[in-house]
Amino acid sequence: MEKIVAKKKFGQNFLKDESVLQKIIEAMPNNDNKIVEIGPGLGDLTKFLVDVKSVDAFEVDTDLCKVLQNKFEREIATKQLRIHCGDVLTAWKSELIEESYDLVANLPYYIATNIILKALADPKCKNILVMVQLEVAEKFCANDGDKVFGSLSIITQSVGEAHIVVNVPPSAFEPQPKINSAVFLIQKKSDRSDKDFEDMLRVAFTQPRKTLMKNLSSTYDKAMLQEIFEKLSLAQTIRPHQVSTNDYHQLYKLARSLDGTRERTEC
Ligand SMILES: C[S@@+](CC[C@H](N)C(=O)[O-])C[C@H]1O[C@@H](n2cnc3c(N)ncnc32)[C@H](O)[C@@H]1O
Repeated sequence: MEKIVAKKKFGQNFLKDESVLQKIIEAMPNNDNKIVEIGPGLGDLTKFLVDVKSVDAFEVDTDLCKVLQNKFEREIATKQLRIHCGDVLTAWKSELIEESYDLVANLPYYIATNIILKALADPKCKNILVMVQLEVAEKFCANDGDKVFGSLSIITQSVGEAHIVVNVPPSAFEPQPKINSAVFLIQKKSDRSDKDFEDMLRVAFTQPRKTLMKNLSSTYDKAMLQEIFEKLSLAQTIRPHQVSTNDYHQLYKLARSLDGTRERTEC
């Protein structure tokens, strides 16, 4: 078979460290869900996954699709593995597959955040166990007060719980990336769905080092914000990363209801 050269444009860094592969398998939630793997690559993780579950794998690189079709001929024949060749983002409407699934993958880093946000919004996706760049994992898993707590952490905490499973050095991959990586797990309890809430978060974190009041007042009425901050006992000087997910939800609810009240009195 001809030698496969890793393609940078597809973010190809193949995970070769068996101890990390084993840790991913051990961290998989115990349930009857199917597995979706995005970017199976040379199939190093896939071979462990098909041993325990039925897998739908999405791979963009047609050369790798051929390698996988040869390597997993038996599993494809028994329907333990289905390979979807093409860009997963194009294939992904609101649901990626029809059955309930857990996403387990060593993700292509250049689209990792986008993929995770789509999985959080996909009602068929129940759990997310993925390898990404360490900084990205830390953002999804952060708690209020942490420096990197931001909209990704709040969106995640709004639908479930997240934690880092294992940190992974560049030496675990071939070719080695320049950055550190981490595997993390999100156990979903509901789906991400409120676009308006996420728009408010975007405004709240426009300038993370400024106060939350300053950021929000670029879009929302200042007098209304002052009333809400007082109701929630939030200091005017508080920074966006110091406010809890619960307080962001309260703030959003109050802003909607006060906005509505104002509109009604103005009519
Ligand atoms: C970091 S590698 C992981 C490979 C393999 N799972 C492993 O652990 O060794 C990312 C994989 O995602 C694939 N990929 C990149 N962009 C993709 C896309 N838009 N849709 C599906 N797969 C993609 C790459 O071709 C590559 O196989």
